Amino acid sequence: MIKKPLIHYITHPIAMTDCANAILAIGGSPIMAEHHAEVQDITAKSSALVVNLGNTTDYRMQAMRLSGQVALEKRLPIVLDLTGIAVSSLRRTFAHDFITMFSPQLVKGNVSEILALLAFATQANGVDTGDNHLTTEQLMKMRSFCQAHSCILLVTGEIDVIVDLGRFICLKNGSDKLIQVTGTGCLLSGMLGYFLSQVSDLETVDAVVKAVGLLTIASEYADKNTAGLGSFKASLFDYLGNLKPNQIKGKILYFERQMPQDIVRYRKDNWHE
Ligand SMILES: Nc1ncnc2c1ncn2[C@@H]1O[C@H](COP(=O)(O)OP(=O)(O)OP(=O)(O)O)[C@@H](O)[C@H]1O
Ligand SMILES: Cc1ncsc1CCO
Repeated sequence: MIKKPLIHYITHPIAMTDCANAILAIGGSPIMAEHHAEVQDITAKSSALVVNLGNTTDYRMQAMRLSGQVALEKRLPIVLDLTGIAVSSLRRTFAHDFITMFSPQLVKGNVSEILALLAFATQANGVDTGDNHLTTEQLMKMRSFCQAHSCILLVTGEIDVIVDLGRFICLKNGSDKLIQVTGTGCLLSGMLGYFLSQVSDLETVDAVVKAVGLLTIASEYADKNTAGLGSFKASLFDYLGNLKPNQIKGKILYFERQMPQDIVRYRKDNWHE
């Protein structure tokens, strides 16, 4: 385990400060560098690379390619956050190329973003999901994608789904205030980079469960203790920094199956919206 791992996160300005603060709160050291003359050196010194397609620019996409190459060579964990790809063919093309070239361990998006990656039609509303339910066919296609690219998919939403080569895991914690504050998904990606930097490849799924569990359980505590969105956000950071593993253990609402139809049923039975 690396003390204060350096997490190189190439991302957009909308949520950059929150992402850095979330990484700090959980014990990492964030760096958001994107200058082409320095990103390779910085990635080489880092313990994980996270790239996020929100509000993208040509400059930032090229920084991601330069860093992706170094991360691949150094076998660092890479997280790709698909922010906005459901409404942008530019981002979709970039995401596919990035996955082919640099083999990220983890590809993350909301339901609309993951469906768009797999060429399904979506009801996306900009960076927000417009889709909630998943079909057996869609889940099967996610599994095939993981097999083809040796990656894990994280589909966020009221019920998060982790897809790997042989199983599906649903995580049901969270607060609906998480979608009323912008950038909580982006902040989760930074946390995922931190948790992946702490484990070997074989433990990637456990690290994803821990990261999602920490954010969503922190959001439940914050929701209980606050009335509005401003104080919710402040409280969320308090809990991210202060929650101890034993306050999370036993609270994660976890459901694992191999068959996609079991996941479709579970999501239908447990969906609140
Ligand atoms: N309706 C909901 N109820 C409870 N938790 C939710 C809900 N929707 C999302 N979450 C949680 O919020 C976090 C962010 O997921 P979301 O799907 O909003 O990401 P996103 O669309 O990428 O976010 P952003 O664009 O704000 O970065 C996840 O941890 C997820 O578990
Ligand atoms: C990138 C971006 N664009 C609008 S809001 C936002 C941050 C959450 O995705």
